[in-house]
Amino acid sequence: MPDNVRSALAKAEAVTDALPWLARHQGRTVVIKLGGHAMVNDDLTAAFARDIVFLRQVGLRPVVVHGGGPQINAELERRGLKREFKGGLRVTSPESMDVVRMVLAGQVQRDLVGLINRYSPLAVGMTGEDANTLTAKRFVPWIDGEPVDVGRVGEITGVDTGALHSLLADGRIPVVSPLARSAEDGLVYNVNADTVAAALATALRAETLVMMTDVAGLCAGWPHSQEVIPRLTACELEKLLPELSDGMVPKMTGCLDAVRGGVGAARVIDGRVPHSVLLEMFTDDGVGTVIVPDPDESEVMPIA
Ligand SMILES: Nc1ncnc2c1ncn2[C@@H]1O[C@H](COP(=O)(O)OP(=O)(O)O)[C@@H](O)[C@H]1O
Ligand SMILES: CC(=O)N[C@@H](CCC(=O)OP(=O)(O)O)C(=O)O
Repeated sequence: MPDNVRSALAKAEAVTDALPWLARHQGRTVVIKLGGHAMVNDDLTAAFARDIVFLRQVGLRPVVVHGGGPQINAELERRGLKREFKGGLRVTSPESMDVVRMVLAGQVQRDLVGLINRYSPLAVGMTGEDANTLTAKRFVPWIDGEPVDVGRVGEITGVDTGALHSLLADGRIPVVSPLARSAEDGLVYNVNADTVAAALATALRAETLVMMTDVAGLCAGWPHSQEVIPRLTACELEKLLPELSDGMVPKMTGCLDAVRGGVGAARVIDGRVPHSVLLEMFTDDGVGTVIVPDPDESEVMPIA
């Protein structure tokens, strides 16, 4: 068989194989978090933008939450400002908050909206501040049994999905920056993007939360081992949480909160693999780690 025919057949097969998945996901909301590390390669980010348009065009309702940790680090460095993380969260001074807001809302979000709109003019950028989509208060995490001051880092206190629902009903793709204003002190807070994605997925009753990052999934025995854990129930993840470090803390806490809050599944996938989001949604060969709700006890209880 000539190569061009073989290649055309493979494409036709891929499309028909996706049919049951397309039917299953019709009209469903999926919240996709694109980590800043997964955005450092322009070709990959462009492929992501195309995939998101594809999801929308085949009938899903994608909502994108973006990160920007490395991009914020670069700008802080350019300005000679310190960068520090505690428990996976950026210690955010009022000075660095200005940089965080400028980079997230003025740079990373704008670039992503522009890329998606190159394929189809559907993306609308917003931050959690818009229409009070997210409200927050100062977050004081407990690390090693002690409260730790991480500055202007926010904990989400409320989600108003009105603006997101309007955009989704209009066929748009919301692209959300992880910032939120406090109703108490009126200040804008830096919220971890994983936390925002989980809160939006829960409030929107999403079918799936997808966290795209720069590792193949949640690994057992990190950093010595890179062995990906393919599947965890919420209970299993809860037991693992105290052993996790760095960026995996907010990511996996978000996954746990989302599935406990009614989201069908949370997936951590490798954003460095082109089209990984399509592989995850439309094939059996999903790679990475999936977190599923605990089995309903009534389903596993023996009948008396
Ligand atoms: N158990 C683990 N499995 C995989 N990665 C881990 C683990 N613990 C910590 N990490 C670190 O978490 C990082 C991903 O989190 P983060 O840097 O916040 O990425 P993102 O920008 O995608 O949110 C990985 O690059 C890795 O260095
Ligand atoms: C409080 C906190 O840590 N906020 C993050 C917000 C951006 C983010 O979460 O970006 P990634 O997804 O690329 O890590 C930060 O300042 O880096």
